Amino acid sequence: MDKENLKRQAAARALEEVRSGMRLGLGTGSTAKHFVELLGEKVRGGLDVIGVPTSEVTRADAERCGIRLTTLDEIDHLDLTVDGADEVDTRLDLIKGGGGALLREKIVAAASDRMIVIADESKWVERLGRFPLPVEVIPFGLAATRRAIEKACGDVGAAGELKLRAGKDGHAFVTDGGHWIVDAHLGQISDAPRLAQLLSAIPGVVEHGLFIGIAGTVVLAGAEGIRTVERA
Ligand SMILES: O=C(CO)[C@H](O)[C@H](O)COP(=O)(O)O
Repeated sequence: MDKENLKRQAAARALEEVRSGMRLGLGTGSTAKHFVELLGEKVRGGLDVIGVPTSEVTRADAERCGIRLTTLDEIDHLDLTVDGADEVDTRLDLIKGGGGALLREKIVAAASDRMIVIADESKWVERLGRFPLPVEVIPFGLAATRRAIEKACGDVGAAGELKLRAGKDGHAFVTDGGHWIVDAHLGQISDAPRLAQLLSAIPGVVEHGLFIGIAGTVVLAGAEGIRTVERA
């Protein structure tokens, strides 16, 4: 079965957790897009939900699918967020931000009672870090921020190349929040919670793609079927 099919299966399983009246966080990326499309079908069939999108891309997808949208200024919390991930480890910690939406994704997930991650099995890893860790930064003082990121990574024994993410036009990729992204190619991160703390303490860092202790459930679709892993 191809990967898109697996992603859609994971999305369909997460949809089973959605009830009428729920306020939902809507993730970003190709897997989350399957969820938005399937949710749209249910909404057109009468399901009453309202969503907060985690990116402008997802906002456009959700609007096209007829899903009612709101903001975190209008409601105080969300019942459930469903989103993809770039890597998930055995503690259900994540690397996110491959699509550049990590800041809004983390704000929305943190405002939710529950986060379900949907992914194909290739995202499941023993240890985070093979996928380059996205770090969203303020353009001002970039060189100083890079040095601080380098030091933080080194302090947890996870040194590697830092690359400013480029957009399709060859210039720096700009996030929905108007920031840039530095991708840290670390190979492996032995202490992700500690690295998350160190990165959060750097003034030029807006947010990073380590989601520690946030996901409650992971739905993984693979050739053998679907498995659901709950946080211990
Ligand atoms: O964090 C993300 C976007 O910022 C995505 O959830 C992550 O990149 C996974 O995307 P995909 O489902 O396309 O593999």
